[in-house]
Amino acid sequence: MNILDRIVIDKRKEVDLKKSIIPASQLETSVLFNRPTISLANRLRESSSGIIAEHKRRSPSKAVINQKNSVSEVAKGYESAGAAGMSVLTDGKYFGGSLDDLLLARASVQMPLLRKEFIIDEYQLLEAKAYGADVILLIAAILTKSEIKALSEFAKGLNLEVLLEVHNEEELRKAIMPSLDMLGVNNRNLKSFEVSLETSKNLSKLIPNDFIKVSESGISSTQAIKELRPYGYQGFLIGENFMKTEHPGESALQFINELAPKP
Ligand SMILES: O=C(O)c1ccccc1NCC(=O)[C@H](O)[C@H](O)COP(=O)(O)O
Repeated sequence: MNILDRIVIDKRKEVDLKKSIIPASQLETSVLFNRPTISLANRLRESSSGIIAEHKRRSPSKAVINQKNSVSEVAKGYESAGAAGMSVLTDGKYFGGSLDDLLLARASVQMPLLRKEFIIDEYQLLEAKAYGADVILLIAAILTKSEIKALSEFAKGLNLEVLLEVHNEEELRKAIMPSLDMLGVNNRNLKSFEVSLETSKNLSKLIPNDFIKVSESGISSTQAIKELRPYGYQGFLIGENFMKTEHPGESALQFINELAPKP
């Protein structure tokens, strides 16, 4: 059993419990439920950096990363650094996040927000909308093809964009469908937790050009981005590299400045 299998077992119990306490109809009464969403895909097309900066307190691979900085401080820092969007981990047990983190980020910034979660049920998409997300993540490793189709179409019906994450060729071949906006390749091996940019490089040629390509995990230098761009990547999801520092927003600013072409 890998880490995703364990997370999904817990997630099913969590979602069932939440559904029994807060009915879906109540989520739809949130003032944020009908807000117009902001397109991350468009921001990535226009962005010179392509950085999607993540709020990440801890993780199964690294234990504690940052328990100090507030979500709103991190979100404001990322926005003023010029990030194209922000990813907010909302899983509590393994990542120390929450839906309140998403809500606080929404209240703090105008940039597109990705709800980074282990989504297995439409109920979590209603939550994403109710708490201010613009984009949701679907992980091919934990969903069947028909689940990816149903969840992505449901998300699109809520005007949420969909980032589909894959780890290998088999997942990619199963997942490609028109209801996705962005395809993310995760560089982290879920068994060993090792990261390798080769995963993004190898899978890039199998991703049709109509999807924005996003490389995820283990990106710790601007050199990595310079290496990935020729493979067609326009989005780069970075968590730990910023969050492990005292001021994640300032680290993101320095990183983005370093990427800018020099006159
Ligand atoms: O980060 C982990 O250890 C992890 C383990 C198991 C499933 C997912 C995991 N991370 C979620 C992510 O996708 C990353 O937080 C995201 O890509 C940013 O990665 P990084 O820049 O390496 O923090």
